[in-house]
Amino acid sequence: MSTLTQAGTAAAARVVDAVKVYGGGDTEVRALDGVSVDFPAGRFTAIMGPSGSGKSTLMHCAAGLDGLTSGSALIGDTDLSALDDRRLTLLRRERIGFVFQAFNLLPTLTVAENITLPLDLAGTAPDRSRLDALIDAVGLRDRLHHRPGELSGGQQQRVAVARAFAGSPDVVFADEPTGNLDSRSGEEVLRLLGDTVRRTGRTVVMVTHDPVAAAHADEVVFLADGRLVDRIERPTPDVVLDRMKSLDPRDRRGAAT
Ligand SMILES: Nc1ncnc2c1ncn2[C@@H]1O[C@H](COP(=O)(O)OP(=O)(O)OP(=O)(O)O)[C@@H](O)[C@H]1O
Repeated sequence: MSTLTQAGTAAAARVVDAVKVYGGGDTEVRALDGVSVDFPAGRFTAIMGPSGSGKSTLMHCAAGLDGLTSGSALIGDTDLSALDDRRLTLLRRERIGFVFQAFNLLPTLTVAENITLPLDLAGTAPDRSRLDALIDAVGLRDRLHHRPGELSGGQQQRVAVARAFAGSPDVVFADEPTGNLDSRSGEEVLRLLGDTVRRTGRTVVMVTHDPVAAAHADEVVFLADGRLVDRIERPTPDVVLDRMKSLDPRDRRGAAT
């Protein structure tokens, strides 16, 4: 059982009694083993835990990229399991933004075209002033007509962040967004995510291995063996690192000998 919820705050996304089983028989893996967790609206939440604890699985299921074996995943009040493939695709397009470790920009499109891609796909006219503010926030005004291949990794990830927020999604899911960046570029991307949440009231959920990255969030939720084991508000790198050490099986073995 792992039910830790944030009383009194609306959830932008949540999973309830989430179970995800991969494979069967001898090779069965319970990647999520009864997780209930909410991601409060207007906040930046990090998901941490040892390797294999279920972080990516939780994020993919919460974002409707993968289905749960049992339990439910909701965006706002919409239960994703009630949607057919077409509606799920539309919901992901209109209400969710994604930032991936590998940037996933389209190489043939310019920076400007990559940023407005979600709006173009949805057939929505961009709100020029909001888009302008976003371009200024990510510091890419002088690169708008470049292709991704002409940008540094940090710049490409800032384009990906702008793209993720361009359609005013209910929630942006970021999967190891600093995993391919040096620490300075990573810091810029994390500050950008945090500032965007605080400035615009948007919601970000980020999977990370890095306690310094997690400390940019308002709150960190911890998984271990497919279960939710803790959540810490106003995290610092040291507090997150200590909690991670207590969860990592290698550290637990070390402490026992
Ligand atoms: N497609 C899959 N098929 C079978 N098992 C899977 C699959 N995806 C994940 N798993 C297993 O589910 C468990 C949780 O994996 P998951 O990738 O969610 O963990 P994680 O915490 O994100 O790990 P890491 O930090 O190493 O990326 C692991 O034991 C993993 O091997």
